[in-house]
Amino acid sequence: MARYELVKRSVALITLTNPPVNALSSAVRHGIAKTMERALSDPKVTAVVICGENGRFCGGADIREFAGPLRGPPLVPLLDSIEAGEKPVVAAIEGVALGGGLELALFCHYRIAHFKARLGLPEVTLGILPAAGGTQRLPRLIGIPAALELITTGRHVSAQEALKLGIVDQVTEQNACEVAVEFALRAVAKPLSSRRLSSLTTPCPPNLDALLEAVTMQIQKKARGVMAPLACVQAVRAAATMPYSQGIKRESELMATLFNSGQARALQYCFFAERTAGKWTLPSGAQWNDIKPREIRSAAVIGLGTMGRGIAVSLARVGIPVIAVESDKKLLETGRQMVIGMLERDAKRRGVSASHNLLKFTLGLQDLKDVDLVIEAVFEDMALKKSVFRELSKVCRPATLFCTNTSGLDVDALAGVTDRPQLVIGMHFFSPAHVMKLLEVVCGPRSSSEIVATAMSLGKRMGKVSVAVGNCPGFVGNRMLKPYSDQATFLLEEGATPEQIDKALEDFGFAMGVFRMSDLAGLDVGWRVRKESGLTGPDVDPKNPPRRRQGRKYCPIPDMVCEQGRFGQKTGRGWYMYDKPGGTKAKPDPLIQNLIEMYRNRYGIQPRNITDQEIIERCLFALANEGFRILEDGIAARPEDIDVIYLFGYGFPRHRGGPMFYASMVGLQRVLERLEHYHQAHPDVPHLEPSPLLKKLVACGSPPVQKWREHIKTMHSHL
Ligand SMILES: C/C=C(\C)C(=O)SCCNC(=O)CCNC(=O)[C@H](O)C(C)(C)COP(=O)(O)OP(=O)(O)OC[C@H]1O[C@@H](n2cnc3c(N)ncnc32)[C@H](O)[C@@H]1OP(=O)(O)O
Repeated sequence: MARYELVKRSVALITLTNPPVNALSSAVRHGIAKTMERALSDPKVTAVVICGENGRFCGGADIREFAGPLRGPPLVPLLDSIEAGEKPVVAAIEGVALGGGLELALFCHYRIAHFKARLGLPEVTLGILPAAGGTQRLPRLIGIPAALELITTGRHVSAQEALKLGIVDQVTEQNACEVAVEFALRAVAKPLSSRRLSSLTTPCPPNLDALLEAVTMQIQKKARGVMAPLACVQAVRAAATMPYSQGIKRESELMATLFNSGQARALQYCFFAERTAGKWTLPSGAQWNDIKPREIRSAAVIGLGTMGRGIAVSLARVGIPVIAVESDKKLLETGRQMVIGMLERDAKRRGVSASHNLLKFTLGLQDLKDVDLVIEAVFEDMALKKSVFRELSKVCRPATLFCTNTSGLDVDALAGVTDRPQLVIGMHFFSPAHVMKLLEVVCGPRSSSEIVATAMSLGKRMGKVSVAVGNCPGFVGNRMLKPYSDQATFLLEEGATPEQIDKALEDFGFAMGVFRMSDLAGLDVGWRVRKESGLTGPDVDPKNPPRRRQGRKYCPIPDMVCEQGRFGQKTGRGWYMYDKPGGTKAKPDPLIQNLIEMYRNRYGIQPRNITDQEIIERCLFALANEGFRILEDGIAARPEDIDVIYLFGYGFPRHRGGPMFYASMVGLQRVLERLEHYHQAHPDVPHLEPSPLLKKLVACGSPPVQKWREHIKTMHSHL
């Protein structure tokens, strides 16, 4: 796990060998201890270089080991011996030096980085802090303000920025190990005392308290309820106010409070869930690592509305030539200007030049005859989409792949009107499509494994977190949203206000509560869907009892809001009022309060006091309950996939892990009991009836979320 070689007759070269990222597992820590001891005790050795195999220095502590008891040598005493030695030790950083990897380098006396390397202390993103001395050593090296920013955000820096900040001593375009060996030889005669960070005093700004206070407030505003960044601030304060040995103690006390917290478990779960989601499997046995995706050399986007524009930008900025199609000249020109503007702003932000030459704009579908892949992004209307696909079947070559950007329509019904149903798939982008990271890849029953592989790989190329899901109304994300938002509106009827419900959800950690989110998305979209499904509008049978539709409870308040022309932020009025159409600052609106009160009076509903606990339980347990149904229906393959969809597409707080992980943290038994309780009180709300899978998991002793799959594998899969 650490290889030892003698090079240039007097330099010990220690190579960490733990692919893929040379994480500091117990075996690697053993390896470092053994090889360092050998290097320090061998009189032939005058200097040491530490590097990582396969061009990657080190990705930090082995996160998988966090779940079990500590085995092998603890990191800090091991690293202390590197710094204390009398022989210069140089870190040769290629690829990444992250977390414990950078901390290892900070115990070395010198650091050489390859120009493509990235460095950082991302522990905060895992709900912990850099507890291998990072919070005490980085401030001593680069000062409090810069260290505070890196430690509290977990941001990675380039080698060039690391040089400017003073984290590394040299950046090279050559082989970093070879450069480090030469550097080490030159360092042999030089004194080491000033290179031992533990012996330095932290350079302290005069306004320390004000700075720490400002950063704390910023964190509290941006990451409400998240513990780790606040603990990082306290640890950095210790670096400024305590001697090194006491600071290290403080660092480790703070780490102890974080390490076993639910937040750390949730954030570490998210790290692995994100990676698990990319590893799709189909019922046929086809899976991510054995199906070759097609190479996409050209693409087309049909429809230059909000979604189409974002998709065109996402494709062009990763170098894919795009033909963009609109149905009339005016729309085409508006779309063209918007796409080019977006591309330019995006390129400016990333410091690269905009790729205009990759874009062509046309009115005619016949221009698409040779493209490798088409993404249809016209209005969410089945008849319109079908007519586009019929046309495409006539003009495109037989091998062209067809994708539909839909948020919930039947992908298989669209495939059915084409001449190539096996080459049709759904790509559900989230708005704005060039910003939002989530992509639901919707596999129809006839979608071939090749098109699944291609859509997943294209998503990755566009920088998306792609999740393969099955085909059902709303797929995963929007299907689960319904029970969640239904509960919110039922709570309105029963006595809550939109702002009370939103506040409870925002205190839980959502970026936006359900009503503020609906105002942002536009209330008319859901209204149209409800009209089309016969839930509201002129097609509703007048004999239908009020507040009941299709045999279950129905709350018409959202329809009443829309009937007043209140469609959310875009009209300046929705569940809240805004200062102008397009405004974003939501204020409670007395008209909405009146509307709800009149409604309650009309139906004789006595409002009651509703607690935040009830809001959270009803909204989130109903959400997770639908997640269990989705798993048993085979629409998502794993709970991790559902959680990733909610983290990246719906603003679910990452430190809660996602709806399924949250349910497991609350305890499946408790979730079951609460759902039973609420279902008893509302027997006409089927979404509150505990799903059979939830009951089964509880009966099996509530296994951890990673094991749920073993209990669902016999069921039918739509993937
Ligand atoms: C106290 C705490 C201390 C001292 C710490 O060090 S905590 C750990 C801090 N380090 C990190 O947070 C880095 C985490 N890793 C990454 O950010 C990325 O993996 C990477 C930038 C190092 C590489 O990215 P990429 O090339 O895209 O590869 P993947 O992310 O897909 O990773 C490849 C597989 O390696 C597994 N992995 C990565 N880092 C670790 C780690 N630190 N411990 C254990 N396993 C790690 C990752 O899960 C992938 O494995 P599979 O999921 O594919 O099996």
